[in-house]
Amino acid sequence: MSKIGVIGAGTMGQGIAQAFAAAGNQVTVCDIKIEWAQNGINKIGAKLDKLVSRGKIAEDAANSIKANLTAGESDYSGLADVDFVVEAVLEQVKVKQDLFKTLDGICKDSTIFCSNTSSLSITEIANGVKHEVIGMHFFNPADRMKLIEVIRGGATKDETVQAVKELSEQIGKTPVEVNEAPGFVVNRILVPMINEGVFVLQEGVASAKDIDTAMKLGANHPMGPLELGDLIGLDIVLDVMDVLYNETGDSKYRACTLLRKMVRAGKLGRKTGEGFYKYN
Ligand SMILES: NC(=O)c1ccc[n+]([C@@H]2O[C@H](COP(=O)([O-])OP(=O)(O)OC[C@H]3O[C@@H](n4cnc5c(N)ncnc54)[C@H](O)[C@@H]3O)[C@@H](O)[C@H]2O)c1
Repeated sequence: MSKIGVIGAGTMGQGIAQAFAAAGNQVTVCDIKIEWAQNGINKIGAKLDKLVSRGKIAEDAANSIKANLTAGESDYSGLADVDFVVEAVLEQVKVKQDLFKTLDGICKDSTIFCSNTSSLSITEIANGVKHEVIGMHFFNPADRMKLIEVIRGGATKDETVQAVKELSEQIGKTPVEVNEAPGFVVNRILVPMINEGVFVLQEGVASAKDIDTAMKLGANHPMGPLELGDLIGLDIVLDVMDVLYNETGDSKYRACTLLRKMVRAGKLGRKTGEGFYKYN
């Protein structure tokens, strides 16, 4: 079992903390304020209570997951002896770099710093950081999705890759090793497909519902591209397209204008109540 620090108690941080705690690791969760970290832990607890009441998980198991979660002070003083830190804070290079530089002065020398970034360069995040830095890219919902993309930065050592692959397996996930590249593997393939679905809609080829039905029944996808875009968040879909386009300069990654218009109109999908579909 390892001691883990999870920084950022939002959507991803909660799922990541839960995944580590469920596998018996001791997890300290930090955020900008300790109350926010505690709030994230409370949300994990509420989710577990719901699973217990539906008979999906035993009460003992839920209690031991809860017992493995602690809220840490926002000065990260509780992370001095953790083996791994996984950050899931704002998707900005400077924020992640500054965080890791602060942790350089707090964590023991052997601590491995992992970033859950969906699109940023690990090499750039690691620039000026003394500890080993690597990408550990979870998928949403992180407590349930099985894949972890383990991303090497320019200076990542082989033994660091190995340690993070073993950690991924210890929590019941399947790691795939990925070299640094825009969008890594999953987002490089998945997000342009969603963008293409939006082009098909914009060109009037078919209705949103028929595009989704076509891909579900014709390609055996569990969700159609437009409903999946609504679930991920259309702002995130647009961000990934822009990263792919800006990093490569390749026009095949240009974002569909309808996607950009919807984001500008605040129609971001499920989280705002409207995207390609309406939600209550
Ligand atoms: N949402 C997804 O589907 C998804 C999937 C994979 C990876 N990611 C990546 O995970 C990261 C977090 O995404 P999210 O969706 O959980 O975001 P979120 O907005 O739900 O949560 C971010 C959390 O980080 C905290 N935070 C921000 N700056 C901080 C700082 N300097 N120090 C400590 N805490 C700070 C915020 O208070 C918030 O609680 C991003 O890098 C994102 O690209 C997101």
